[in-house]
Amino acid sequence: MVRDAVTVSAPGKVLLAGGYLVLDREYTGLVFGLDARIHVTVQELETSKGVTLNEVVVHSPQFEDAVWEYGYRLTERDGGMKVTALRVDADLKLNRNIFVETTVSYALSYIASRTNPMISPTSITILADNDYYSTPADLANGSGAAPRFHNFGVPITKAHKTGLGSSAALVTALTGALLSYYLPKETYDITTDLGKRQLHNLAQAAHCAAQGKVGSGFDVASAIYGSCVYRRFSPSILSNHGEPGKSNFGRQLRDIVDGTGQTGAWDHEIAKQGVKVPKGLRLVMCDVSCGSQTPGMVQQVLAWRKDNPDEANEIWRQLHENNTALADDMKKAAEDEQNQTTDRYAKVKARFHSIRALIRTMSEKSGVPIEPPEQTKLLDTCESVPGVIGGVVPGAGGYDAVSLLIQDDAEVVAKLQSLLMGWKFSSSESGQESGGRVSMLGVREEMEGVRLEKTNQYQEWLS
Ligand SMILES: Nc1ncnc2c1ncn2[C@@H]1O[C@H](COP(=O)(O)OP(=O)(O)O)[C@@H](O)[C@H]1O
Ligand SMILES: C[C@@](O)(CCOP(=O)(O)OP(=O)(O)O)CC(=O)O
Repeated sequence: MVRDAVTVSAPGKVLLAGGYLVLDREYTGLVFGLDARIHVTVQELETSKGVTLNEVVVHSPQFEDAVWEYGYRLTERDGGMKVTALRVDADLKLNRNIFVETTVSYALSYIASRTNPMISPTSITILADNDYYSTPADLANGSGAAPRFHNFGVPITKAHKTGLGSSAALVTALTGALLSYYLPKETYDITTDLGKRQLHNLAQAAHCAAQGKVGSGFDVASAIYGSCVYRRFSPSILSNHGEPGKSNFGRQLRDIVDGTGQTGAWDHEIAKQGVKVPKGLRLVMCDVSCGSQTPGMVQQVLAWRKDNPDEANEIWRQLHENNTALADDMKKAAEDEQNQTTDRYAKVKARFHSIRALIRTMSEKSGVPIEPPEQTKLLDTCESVPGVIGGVVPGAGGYDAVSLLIQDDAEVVAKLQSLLMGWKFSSSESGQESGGRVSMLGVREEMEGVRLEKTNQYQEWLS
């Protein structure tokens, strides 16, 4: 049976408020989807006449050596679909793509547990919008012909990520595309609430397994639902299952995704109505080319909180109050369209300041550079540009990025760009030999999450 090709895309993310707090179900995170997407097309794999191998071939044509080939087989004792990397010889051993491999295995296991479809061989193409990786200067400043999907000319492990959450968007788009390709619409429909819930649960399971840890999942949630206020799921839902090939994995995964097992129903919360960006404003993301090690920072902050619960909980309480109020104040400003006075955004501005002050306290007390002095200097300077409402170090903070809420005005963007162009971190603060630089990405917030796309627009990049 020849199936129609399917393409699904999912957005990147920025956790504007709620870093660290969102790891705890007591608190929420304010997460924005971004208009940089990862697009995944699944289509029939053309095999030689008369030869049918159980094969999935995955291409990521923007990178060198980015072809991953897998064999798959349904395992005994309901172990789900075991996926094996093919042609991984001695030299190519390092060229595994754990996120792709795990997602293919999880998605095919779930598909096999839902119906008994013939899992025919497929060819999969991954395309990432250019802003996921630092691009050469001529692309970034708009000179030169910028192709829709830039060829980065390096292996994916050498590309400089800009921190928009490529793995979560990839896992979500790949899972959504596989489910939509193999399952009949009566069984799975990505456009419905149920379809999104199933995709969310399956993508969270695959992403955690590939990462080797259960994080808060805000990145996968926003890849599916777009901008929202997110309350995490209980980590126990994903802490006790086996892996593909182990007996009962098929049943366990189906129970997890459908919320029917011992761990029960999922308890994450997505509030989409809680998030609005006032008309005439936009978010911008600035990539700081130093980079921080998020896992190390998370461990240190959590260890400090454990050792100092009273002090930490008071900061958490105040931060949460301000994070929630930031979302409310942005929403109120968005709805107060009559108010064109200059103080329309006064409350939003004040919230950014309170949040930053609390993050700095958190940094000092925990000894973790969440908003380090160099980032304070950068944010303060950005905030002094007329038309900039406020800014923060997003997510886990550190030297990775800054996010700004600004007036959506070409003049404001140009002023910021020229300020950032000359910006240089001193090497002593950033820990880098040459000192880091900052660049403004072309992305902005996006309300919509995962979506089906028309495959013909990607034709020239498909294998
Ligand atoms: N365009 C892509 N093609 C293939 N794999 C990708 C792509 N983008 C991301 N990935 C996978 O996701 C991994 C990056 O994930 P991670 O280090 O968690 O970064 P991020 O913070 O961007 O999610 C890559 O090593 C690769 O396995
Ligand atoms: C600390 C956190 O709450 C937020 C981290 O957000 P980032 O956006 O910094 O994450 P990475 O994309 O992994 O670098 C951890 C979590 O919620 O899982």
